[in-house]
Amino acid sequence: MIRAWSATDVRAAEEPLLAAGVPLMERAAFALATTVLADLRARRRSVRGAHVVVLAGAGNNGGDALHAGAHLARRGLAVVAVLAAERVHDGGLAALRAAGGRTVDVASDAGRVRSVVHDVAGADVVLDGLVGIGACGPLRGTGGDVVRALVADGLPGVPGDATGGPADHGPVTGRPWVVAVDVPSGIGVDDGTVPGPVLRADRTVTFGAAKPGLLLPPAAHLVGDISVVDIGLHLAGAPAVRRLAAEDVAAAWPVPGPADHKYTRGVVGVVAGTATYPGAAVLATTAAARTGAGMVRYRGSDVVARAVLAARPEVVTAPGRVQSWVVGPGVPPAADDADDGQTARGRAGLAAARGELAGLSRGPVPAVLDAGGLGLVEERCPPWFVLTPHAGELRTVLRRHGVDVHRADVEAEPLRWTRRAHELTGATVLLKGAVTVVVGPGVVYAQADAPAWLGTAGAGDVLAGILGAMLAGRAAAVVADPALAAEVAAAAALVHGLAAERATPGGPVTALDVADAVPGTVADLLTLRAAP
Ligand SMILES: NC(=O)C1=CN([C@@H]2O[C@H](COP(=O)(O)OP(=O)(O)OC[C@H]3O[C@@H](n4cnc5c(N)ncnc54)[C@H](O)[C@@H]3O)[C@@H](O)[C@H]2O)[C@@H](O)CC1
Ligand SMILES: [K+]
Repeated sequence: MIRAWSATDVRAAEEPLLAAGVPLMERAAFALATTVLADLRARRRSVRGAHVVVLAGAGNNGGDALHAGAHLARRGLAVVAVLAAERVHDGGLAALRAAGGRTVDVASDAGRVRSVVHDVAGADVVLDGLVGIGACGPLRGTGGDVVRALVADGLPGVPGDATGGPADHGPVTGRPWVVAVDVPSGIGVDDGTVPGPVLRADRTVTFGAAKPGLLLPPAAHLVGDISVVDIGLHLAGAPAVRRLAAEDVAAAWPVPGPADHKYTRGVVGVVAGTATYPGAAVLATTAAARTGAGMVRYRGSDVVARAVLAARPEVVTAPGRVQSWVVGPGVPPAADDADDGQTARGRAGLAAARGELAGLSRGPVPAVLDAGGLGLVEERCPPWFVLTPHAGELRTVLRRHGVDVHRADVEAEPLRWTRRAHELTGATVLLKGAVTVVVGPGVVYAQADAPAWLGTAGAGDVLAGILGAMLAGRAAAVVADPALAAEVAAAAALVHGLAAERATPGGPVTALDVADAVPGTVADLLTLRAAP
C-alpha cells in the first residue's frame, strides 16, 4: 500500500528531527541524486557527461534540487541550475557552484527563459525543484513562466493558461527525462488539483512519505513513477490517502476452505438491465460470477433474465437470500424517462430496482448502487452502500442534494466532490475515472490500475459485478466496519484494472473480455499471498 500524508503532517514529522539537527535535506538530496543516476544508467550507457538542468525555486525544494545537482556534478555530469527566484537556497547554491555546476539566473532577467528552453532541449535530465510542499496556489512568477515556455516547446505538461486538465502528449522522442523533486511543482499537494502550469514528470522522488496530490487525480496523471524515500520521518495517525497494492488485495481475498459453500462465499443479487440495455445485466452477472460469488441471483424482467441465462446458466432467477446487491447497471436514470416504448421498459427496470432497494435499505445488506440505481439514493444511506458514479453522475447525485456543480468542477476537484457526496449521502462513494477515487467514513483511496483501453462501454457494469461479489464475500465484516466498504471498493477497482490489463493485447479490450479475465487475475493475485 502507498500511504500519503498531508503537507502539514509531513512538516510536523520533520520538525523534531530538524530541531535535533538531523540532516534531512542531505538525505533527501543524496537519495534524489542516486535515483537520477539509476534512471540515467537505465536509459544510456554512461552517466558521465550527461546533461542535467536543475530548475530551482526559492525554498527548500530548490535546496534539495541544488544539492542533488551538486552530487551529480561531482559524478561528472554537466549540471546547469536555472535560478527561478531572486534568492535560492544558499547552501544548495554554494554546493552546486563548488562542484562545478553552472547557473542561469532567470529571475533577474526574464529574457533568459528562451535560453532555458534551449538548455532543456539538449538535456538528458531535468530536475523540477521549483516548489514542493510549501507551494500555495498555481505556480507563479518566473517558475511559472519557465514551465509554460517548456510545455509550449513540447515537453509534456499543463500550460496552465487553458481550462483543460493535464494533457498527455505521449512520448516525445529525444526529450529529457523529467524528475520531480518531492512533487511536480504547482500541483495541489493535498488535493491533487492542477490549478496552473505543471511539468509532467517521468518520476517523482518524494521524501518521508507520499503526498496526497501524487495519488489523486488530476495531478496523479503528472507524477510518473513514484519513489518514496525514507528520510527517517515518523508519521503517526491515519494517512490522508491510500492506494492499495496487489499484495494488499491478495492478503484480504477470502479463499474458500473445505467448509465453505455458496452461502458462506456470498450470494450476489443483481437488479440490472432493461429490455433496452439487457447487456448490462449479462456483464454484471458474469463479472459477479467470475469474481467468485457463491451464487448470482438475477432479479429483473423476464426478457432480460432470458438473456442473462443464455449467457450464464449458473445464474438463479428465483427470489431468496442475498448477501449483497448490485442495483442499477443498464437501468436508465429516472430523469431519462420518456414516452416511447423502450424507455417504458426502462421504467419497469427502475421500478424493479426501486422495489429491491426499498427492501434492502431496511436490512444490513451491502449494496452497489450504479447508473440508474444512483437515482434511488434519496435518504441517508449506510456506509455499506457503495455509490459508483462517473463524474457526470456524481454531479447529478450532488445536484439532487442541492449542491450546484458542473461536471467540469467534479473533474477539476474529484476528491472534494466525492467527499461531499459521501458527507451528504452517508454512503461510500467510488468515483470512476482513469484514477478511481473512493471516499468512506474517515478513509480515502485512489487507485490507478487500469489501462486507458478500459474506458469502454460496459466496463462500469463489470466493475459493479466485481464489487458486488467482493462485498458479498465479506458482507458481515463490511457491515461491522464502516470503513471496510471503501477498502473493498478500492480493491474491486484494482481487480477491474488488473483484469483489463490482463485482457488487453496492448490494444482495444471489451467489457466481456475484462469480466472473463477476472478468474485468472484473482489466481495471479493469490500467488502473491505470503506462505502461511
Ligand atoms: N524542511 C526540510 O529540511 C526538508 C524539506 N524538504 C524539502 O523542502 C520542501 C518544502 O520546502 P519549503 O517549505 O521551503 O517550501 P517550497 O520549497 O516548497 O516552496 C516555498 C517557496 O516557494 C514560494 N512559493 C509558494 N507557492 C508558490 C507558487 N504557487 N508559485 C511560486 N512560488 C511559490 C514561496 O514564496 C517560498 O519561497 C519539500 O517539498 C521538500 O522538497 C526536504 O528536503 C526534506 C527536509
Ligand atoms: K518540485
